[in-house]
Amino acid sequence: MAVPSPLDPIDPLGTNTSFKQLLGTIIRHAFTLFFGYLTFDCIYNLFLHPLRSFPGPVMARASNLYSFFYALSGHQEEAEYALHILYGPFVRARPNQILIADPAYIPTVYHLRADKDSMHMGEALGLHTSTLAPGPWEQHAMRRRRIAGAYSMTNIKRMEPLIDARIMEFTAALDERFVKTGETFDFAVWANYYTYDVVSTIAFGEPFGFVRTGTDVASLLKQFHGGAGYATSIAKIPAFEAALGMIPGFSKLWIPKPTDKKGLGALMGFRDKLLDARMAEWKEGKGRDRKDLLSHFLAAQNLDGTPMTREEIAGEALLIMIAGSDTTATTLRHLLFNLLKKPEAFEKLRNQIDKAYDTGKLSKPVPTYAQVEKEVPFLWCCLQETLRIAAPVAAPMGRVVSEPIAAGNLVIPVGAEVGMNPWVVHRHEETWGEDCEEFRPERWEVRESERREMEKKMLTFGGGARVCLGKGIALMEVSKVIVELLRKMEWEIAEAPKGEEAEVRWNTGTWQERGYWVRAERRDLGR
Ligand code: HEM
Repeated sequence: MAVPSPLDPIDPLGTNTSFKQLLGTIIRHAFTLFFGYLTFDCIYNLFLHPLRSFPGPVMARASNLYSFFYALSGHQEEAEYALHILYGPFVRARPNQILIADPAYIPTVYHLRADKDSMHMGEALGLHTSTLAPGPWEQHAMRRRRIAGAYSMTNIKRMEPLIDARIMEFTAALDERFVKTGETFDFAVWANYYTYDVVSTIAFGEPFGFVRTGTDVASLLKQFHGGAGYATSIAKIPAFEAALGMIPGFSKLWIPKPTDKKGLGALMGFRDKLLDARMAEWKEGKGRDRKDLLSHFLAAQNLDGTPMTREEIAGEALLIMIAGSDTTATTLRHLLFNLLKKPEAFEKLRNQIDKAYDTGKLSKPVPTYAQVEKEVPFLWCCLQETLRIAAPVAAPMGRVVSEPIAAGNLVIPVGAEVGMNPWVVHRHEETWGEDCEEFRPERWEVRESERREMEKKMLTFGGGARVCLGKGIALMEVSKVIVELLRKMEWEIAEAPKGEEAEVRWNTGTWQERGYWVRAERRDLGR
């Protein structure tokens, strides 16, 4: 064997190295680098990181993969609740994130100048040009300012007839398909049909058509739900998401786009068709008297008087569909089921509704929201209690710490990320009492000043500068429809048909649910 001379040219791979060997060597080096980096990162996170003294599972303190896997499990809320039970009110659930369970911290975490954390959910959900996108608070304030008017109470009232039309269509469809036939049905599915049709009506002026056809039009729900779990889980490992984004052309494969046939992209494609038609109409000076949110976005202006770009309008429109559909459907189905499981509360609510109709205080065919608020006060209590124990957003909304936060005998430093999961916060026993898991609407039947204090402990609609813009719309569409459902029909929980499951829930940040089987019978429709 020839002995290599020190004068030989340096050739670490060997001059006769085949392409296969070369590739093998590159992969080996890449793996060594990758695992070297991971090892260093874990060691840093465990022993040198500014949050190293906070309690939490070793895996969670070492790597973002821990939270990625529990998000992927579909029960992030239970995982985080369990972490708080094991480790107390401040838990290190990711290397750079502390979760907080105590509602007293809501104003500290969600203050007006808090930046959103590093989770890039915006892009994975196609929302990076919308108000919901992560980023500095100044950018968010600018985006929110130009669209806030669309969500004002004055405008919501103008949109009320649009919602009434959907309520009438929904109750008529249930009557025709199930009440008349005596068939049981999955209320989870129909609650989705109703709320998706409502959001597309208030966004674009027309429903998707789920209720009218009684089907998942163009498999939109299936496609959207299929993509959502992946998007929220991958957002837990921002470095991985960013690394994927750096591979040329790779992001095109996984970031949803309107040309996709599946996933969130399919929903975007649907949005684009409606949006393009409306933009063309707008350019011709037509359709300016429409009452939907899109006409507000088309007319909205930045501070310098420039209009919103098409991309920005598209982002806001998609945000309405994503933020305002499953959340409201969850509220509606849990409100009905909570009432059906608590007959005293159901009766009390129904008596209030009947009395208000009998005395002509609720108008027909659909009462106004103002009437419902005034004449059926117990509904508000039932709704609040539902939003408390079945928070439709059951994942922490992360923020970056800009002022040190005292956390027991430790301090969460500037630059760390903090978050509070509404599902957990609403089960904080010291705040809500030993019966915090129980649906007890009477807890809200207290003096106005006490109610206001209780509301401050709720995180259902988020907090601070990024509090939900659609809260008024959500409360209106759920309150009015439940009044109609209870006025017109008798309800009971039905057994799941053979081969079907009951009450299946899957948390992707918002809930995907099925198997809420019910039977409905016609009541005295003359009422
Ligand atoms: C019960 C139903 C709903 C719940 C529980 C809910 C919850 C939330 C939460 C927790 C946030 C804050 C997210 C964050 O901090 O990043 C939010 C933001 C938002 N929601 Fe809702 N939402 C509901 C219904 C709606 C509806 C019906 C719409 C529109 C029609 C809507 C539009 C929005 C918008 C535009 C934002 C972004 C606000 C901002 O970042 O400034 N939501 N929602």
